[in-house]
Amino acid sequence: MKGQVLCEKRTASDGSCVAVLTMDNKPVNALSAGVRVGLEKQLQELTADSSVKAAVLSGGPGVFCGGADISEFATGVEGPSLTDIIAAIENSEKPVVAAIDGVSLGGGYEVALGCHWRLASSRAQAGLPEVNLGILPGAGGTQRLPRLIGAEKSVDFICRGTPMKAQKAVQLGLYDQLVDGDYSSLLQAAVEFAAKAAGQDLTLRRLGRGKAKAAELSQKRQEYAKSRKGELAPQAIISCVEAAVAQDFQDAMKVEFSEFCKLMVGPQAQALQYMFFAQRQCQKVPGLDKAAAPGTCGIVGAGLMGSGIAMCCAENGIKVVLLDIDQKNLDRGMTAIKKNYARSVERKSKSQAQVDGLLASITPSTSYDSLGHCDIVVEAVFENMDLKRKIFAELDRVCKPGCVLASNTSGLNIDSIAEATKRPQDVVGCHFFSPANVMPLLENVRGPRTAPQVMAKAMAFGAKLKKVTCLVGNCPGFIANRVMNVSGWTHLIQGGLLPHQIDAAAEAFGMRMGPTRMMDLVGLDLFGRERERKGEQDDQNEYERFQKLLAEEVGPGNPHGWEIKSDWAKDYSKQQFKMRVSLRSHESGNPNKLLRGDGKYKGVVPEDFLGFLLKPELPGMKEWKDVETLPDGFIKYCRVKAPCMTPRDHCWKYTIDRRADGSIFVCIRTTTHPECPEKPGIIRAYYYNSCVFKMSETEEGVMEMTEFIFQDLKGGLPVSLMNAALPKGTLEANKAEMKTLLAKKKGCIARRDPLQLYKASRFGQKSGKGYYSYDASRRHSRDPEAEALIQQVWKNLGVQPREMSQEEIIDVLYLPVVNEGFKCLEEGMALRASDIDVCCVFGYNWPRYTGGPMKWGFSLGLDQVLAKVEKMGLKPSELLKEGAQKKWRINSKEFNAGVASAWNSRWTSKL
Ligand SMILES: C/C=C/C(=O)SCCNC(=O)CCNC(=O)[C@H](O)C(C)(C)COP(=O)(O)OP(=O)(O)OC[C@H]1O[C@@H](n2cnc3c(N)ncnc32)[C@H](O)[C@@H]1OP(=O)(O)O
Repeated sequence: MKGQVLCEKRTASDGSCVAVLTMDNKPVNALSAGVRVGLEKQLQELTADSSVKAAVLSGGPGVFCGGADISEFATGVEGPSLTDIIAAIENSEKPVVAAIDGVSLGGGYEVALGCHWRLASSRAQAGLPEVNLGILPGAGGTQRLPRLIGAEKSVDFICRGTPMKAQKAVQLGLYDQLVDGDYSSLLQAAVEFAAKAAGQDLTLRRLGRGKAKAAELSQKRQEYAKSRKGELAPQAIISCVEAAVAQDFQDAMKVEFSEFCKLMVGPQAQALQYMFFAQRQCQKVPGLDKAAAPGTCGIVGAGLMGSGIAMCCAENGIKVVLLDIDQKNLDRGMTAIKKNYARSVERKSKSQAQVDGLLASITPSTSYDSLGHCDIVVEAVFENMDLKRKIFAELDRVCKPGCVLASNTSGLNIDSIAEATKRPQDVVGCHFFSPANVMPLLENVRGPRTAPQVMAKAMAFGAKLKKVTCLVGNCPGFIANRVMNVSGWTHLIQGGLLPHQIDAAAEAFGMRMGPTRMMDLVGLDLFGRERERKGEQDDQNEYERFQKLLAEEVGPGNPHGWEIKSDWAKDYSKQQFKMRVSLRSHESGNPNKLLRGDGKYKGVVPEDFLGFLLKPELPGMKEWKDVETLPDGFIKYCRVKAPCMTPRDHCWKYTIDRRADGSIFVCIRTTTHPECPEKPGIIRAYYYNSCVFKMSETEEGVMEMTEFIFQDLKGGLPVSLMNAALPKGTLEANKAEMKTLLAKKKGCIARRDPLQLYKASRFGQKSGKGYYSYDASRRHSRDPEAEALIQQVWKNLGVQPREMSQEEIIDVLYLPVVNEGFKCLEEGMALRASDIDVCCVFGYNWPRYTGGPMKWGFSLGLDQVLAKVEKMGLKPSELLKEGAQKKWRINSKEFNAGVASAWNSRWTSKL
């Protein structure tokens, strides 16, 4: 049995004997069975031993008691009940004085409420945080407190669940007296106090009697229904406090017991208790040694992020050098910090002296050389790889050996950044969430070459900053952004739902803000500009990639090489394009000799092409194999027999990349089987085509082909596109059906709706209008103009407005997130399912009482999740499939072993 209670007899100055009972259960003296048994036994001895006049109850130096043992909740609580023990303390004829040094929380503070007096050191804290675990103070806390400080104040104290420091706690009446000095002074004072109290009538010191003073709490119900939306515990707490006002202690205790039991077995309590341990576990990384936290941090970039990180460091005792090579930016950053702190002084959350100290610990600088003594440097400039690489090259030059070089990128490849230095092992990602001084999450990103001791230092950095720190792998978006980005809100908006319908469902689910309100807050201009920028960058990358491919395969060194020249013309008014491909052989010795006639293609765009990609049942195509679809139902990969211009079997492979600007690139590789069944031995050419289409959407919502790169390599004919393969008229016949199909699917690809709003200068809250319009106090309301823009998109897509149930909307929004979480696990990008939950809860305000997306997914049942994910046309994660088949639970050994092994195979081998 964990824990015990020690007893030591002390003699007070008046000569009387006082028993000092000390709860002993490291690290927080949780009230495990051993402690409860010990308390019960010591109380019996106290009654029996006539030489002892009084008792002091303590938890030793530094911590009084962290409350009931939460780990017992899942396995079932055995041994004497806490309620009975507290009653025994309260009913003792000999005075019991609590001597509180450090925290007295939950059951720990309830024990103190059972004592006749509560003495506290200045380090003490009182709290009833059970609400954060989805339960209530069920050992008489909801009853004794209202009888001590009144019903209204009790509701606030218990429903907020925030611990209160000693001085304030004394003012509120939570503690009777503050004792200056350390633990031994406190203990000495408590012993003297108890000795003096011996023999007094204790009736009035017993809180477990009578009723609490009358109070009206209906207002409080509304208040907490709003501030702790969706949570069951606050309302149950108010019911208990109402009972404290209306009923005698014993009857009201029955109400408390009943409410406690209802909450305890419910899903919210289970999820919140899971979260309690998940939050602590994510900071532990097997195989990493403990490291000292940095004492000095350099920050490169004095923008919003950089100044936020600087404040966060300063407030946690880390000295800062804030660097920006642009003096104006630096001044702006320092001004922002000063303004922020001035507001803290106004709000009295910090004193002027504290603020002066914090500002003194931040040194502004414009010179890289000032970073030479830093233990860690966090680069926090905007997301531009070239710029980041330049900065890291500079850091490599100026930073001392062993300095951790961290990038606050929110998604760029840490490895590419590390390559800019001669010490890639020292490079790590420290992904803060904005605003960095407020948001509790830090994702520490491990690059493929980051050394374990550097990771350990980054983890210690997070702990020192009091961030919930999670180690994650190096993949686009890392964990929180990666999984949340696949949420299907754009699918909904382009599928006939208005923003307020989507947000209402998300907020009822527990999200603090629905996705479109969130977009308005973040700023649609950021999103739009990024799209434009990324679109250009992607074009360039794609162009270079295919130029390279061409050069490798078609270049003069290649004996089968063809030089390809293609040009094309488009006439969108007729929805037609023409293409001409010329192949010139280097083999012939005359590069200008046209080896084959120009291939010509005249096709209808885009429905026929996209229709093919959408619709495996298209006539003429047969034996679809290995079909892999994109989330929106487009084919990502397939093999298909196509009765093309020759009777050969063609094996067509498609790779479709969806790009940030909303366009898609389609790469087709066609091989003709050498073992052609129809004409064995005659045509043995093995040819290979690759076509790259850049599809984008016109203003009118029509997909248009804006670029076409054609390759016909290693012989063979210019490929004929699919409509050449179809019986005449087939496409026409299919067009209507395809249009409907496209209307359904196309919006998913284009994701253009935010762009529409951006183009209409609706940037979100900052411009007073986005998906909603905003008043001067930033309150949102539906906006006919925004809705008209969205309705125009529906019209273009042929979509009708629709109604969906809350459950259906939530499925589309968040089941993709669960699926992506499983993908992170199978790729070894997250160490545990619960780490993903922690990232979403602390990085995205995912409702804590669902336990995060993974816990939520498991609670729905993985078979259900899988079925719905497949129905949505998403490619399910292999791990999810396995889990659904084997009926894993979140704590299944096999599941956790699989996840650990995926992590180890990715990381251990590279240590
Ligand atoms: C009817 C009555 C119901 C109740 O009483 S429910 C319980 C109510 N109490 C609470 O909710 C308090 C929860 N605990 C805390 O808030 C914090 O903890 C403390 C403020 C007490 C200490 O904080 P810090 O010093 O930062 O340490 P740490 O990392 O949070 O905890 C150290 C280790 O102690 C375990 N732990 C803490 N409280 C409890 C508890 N109440 N029951 C069981 N374990 C507990 C943690 O998990 C962790 O363990 P590891 O080192 O293995 O990660």
